[in-house]
Amino acid sequence: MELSVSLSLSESEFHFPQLQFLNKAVQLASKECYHSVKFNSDWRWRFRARRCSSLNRLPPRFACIPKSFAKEYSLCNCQIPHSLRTELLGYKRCKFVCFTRQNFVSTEDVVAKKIVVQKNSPRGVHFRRAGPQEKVYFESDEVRACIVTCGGLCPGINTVIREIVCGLNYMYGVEDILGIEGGYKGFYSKNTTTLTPKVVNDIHKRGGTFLRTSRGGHDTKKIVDSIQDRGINQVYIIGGDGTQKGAAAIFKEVEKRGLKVAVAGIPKTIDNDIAVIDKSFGFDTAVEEAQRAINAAHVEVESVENGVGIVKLMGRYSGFIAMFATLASRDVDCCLIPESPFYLEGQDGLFEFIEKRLKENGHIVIVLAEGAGQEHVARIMHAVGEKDASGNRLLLDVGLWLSQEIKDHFTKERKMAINLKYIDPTYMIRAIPSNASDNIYCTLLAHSAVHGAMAGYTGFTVGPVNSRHAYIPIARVTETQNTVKLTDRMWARLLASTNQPSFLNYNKVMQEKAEKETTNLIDSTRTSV
Ligand SMILES: Nc1ncnc2c1ncn2[C@@H]1O[C@H](COP(=O)(O)OP(=O)(O)OP(=O)(O)O)[C@@H](O)[C@H]1O
Ligand SMILES: O=P(O)(O)OC[C@H]1O[C@](O)(CO)[C@@H](O)[C@@H]1O
Ligand SMILES: [Mg+2]
Repeated sequence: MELSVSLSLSESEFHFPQLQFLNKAVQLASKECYHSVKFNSDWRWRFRARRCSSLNRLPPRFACIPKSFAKEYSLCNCQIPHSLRTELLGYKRCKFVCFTRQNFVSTEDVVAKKIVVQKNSPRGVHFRRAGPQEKVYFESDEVRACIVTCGGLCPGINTVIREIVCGLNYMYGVEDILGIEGGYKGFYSKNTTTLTPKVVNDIHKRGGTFLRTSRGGHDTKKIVDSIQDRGINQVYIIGGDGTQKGAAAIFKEVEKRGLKVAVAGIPKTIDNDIAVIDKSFGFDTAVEEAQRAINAAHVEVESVENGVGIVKLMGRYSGFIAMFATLASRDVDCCLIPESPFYLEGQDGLFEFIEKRLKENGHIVIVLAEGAGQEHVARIMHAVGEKDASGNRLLLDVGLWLSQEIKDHFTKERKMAINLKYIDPTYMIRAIPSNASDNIYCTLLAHSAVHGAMAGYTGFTVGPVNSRHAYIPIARVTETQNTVKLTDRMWARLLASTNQPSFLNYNKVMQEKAEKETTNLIDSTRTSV
């Protein structure tokens, strides 16, 4: 006869002497004449006692199941976050950790999501602070880690890869690290590559991703099968919003199968559109590199008569690169982003502004985020809304469209000769290695991820929240997307810096335009009849 003991201790119960509970179970078993005691499979981590010799007599059929314990919590209800750490390897016993006791973050440390609060407002959401912890979950020789990079390129990916590999090896003595090639689909369609500090030593000097990347091909079951088959227990996933959604799905499946696998996301996107975190890596580099294109445009247009320079920058749904590049440059007269719809004709329209600047200065530079004005381009191109392999909407070239519209307007309607230069440096900005500040930032992200996984956290994304690195539940960063808020002070600063129109009459102007077009259409139909 077997006694089934289901352990469902809460975090606070961990503080009770664990053996007491075990003893009780064994006593009960003998009293009730059970032959053996069967514990549920995750007893080991629940008891944080994997190394406890007195437990050795228990049946060795267990699976350590990490659960999501990177859950955010509000200090208001004072919940202690769930913790998966079982191992009581003190920092002294972990000879690879190069930190002193003072460097460790306390498990009680939290980072506030919101730091500007009113006197009586609630304390809000807090995240666990990232960093090295005194107690680790994994032992060096039991770790089999893997790294994958997905989505578009971004400066700094190679630095993150390098620092995960070196961080795991130098700080924790982990030697078994695999590279998954070609994004998510690489899990099930390609062989892995072995990553060592030597192999990745120089990769941060190159743009792109050493592991290569792809869009589409996320098959959760196949990916987790591959994780399971290969015996991987730490998965580092570098990618943007889509990738993080994929990571959340992997984490869910890993949890469902009860695998002892830590899933760590490192947010990557040049667009800086990932929610919660202060900014994404590579963004600084992109803004800096954009200055070169803007400068080139400025030099070109100020050297000719009526020079109009258009620089297109990346930013599918959010205009952060365009906004920050404009604010940094001072040579930009007008910045157009997806969040702020613009119009060309009429009062306070773009044409009027261009003409004014040409009269005042003899030239104008316009910075355009690729996602801006898509509705205008779609209208004339009768676009069918094509998508890429990941399901992202494929953008129409707003830069070419705008260039043509400006040329037509000034030469045909205003009879004004203009000299237009269109510069599209989008991929050049994305394909370069990261600058000094991004390199440091990438290192911190990689180290935070390594510390988190080694400490036994899972289902988290790392990133700075109000300048402090934190472990954020993946779902938190995927539920919304970061966009430029037109009501934020940064956009107001930009308007103050460029003195461009704010296009606040957009709706009214577009409605009038539509009405006019309908009337013209009716008139032309009548005439032709
Ligand atoms: N909702 C989702 N669920 C699971 N996987 C997803 C989801 N969305 C995207 N993915 C997968 O994530 C990977 C990357 O997605 P995507 O191409 O959208 O790039 P991204 O990570 O958003 O990066 P970026 O937009 O910065 O280039 C792809 O392999 C895609 O299949
Ligand atoms: O041409 P690709 O590689 O699909 O990437 C283009 C997209 O990727 C991004 O850079 C995001 O990574 C967007 O700004 C851009 O629209
Ligand atoms: Mg994306």
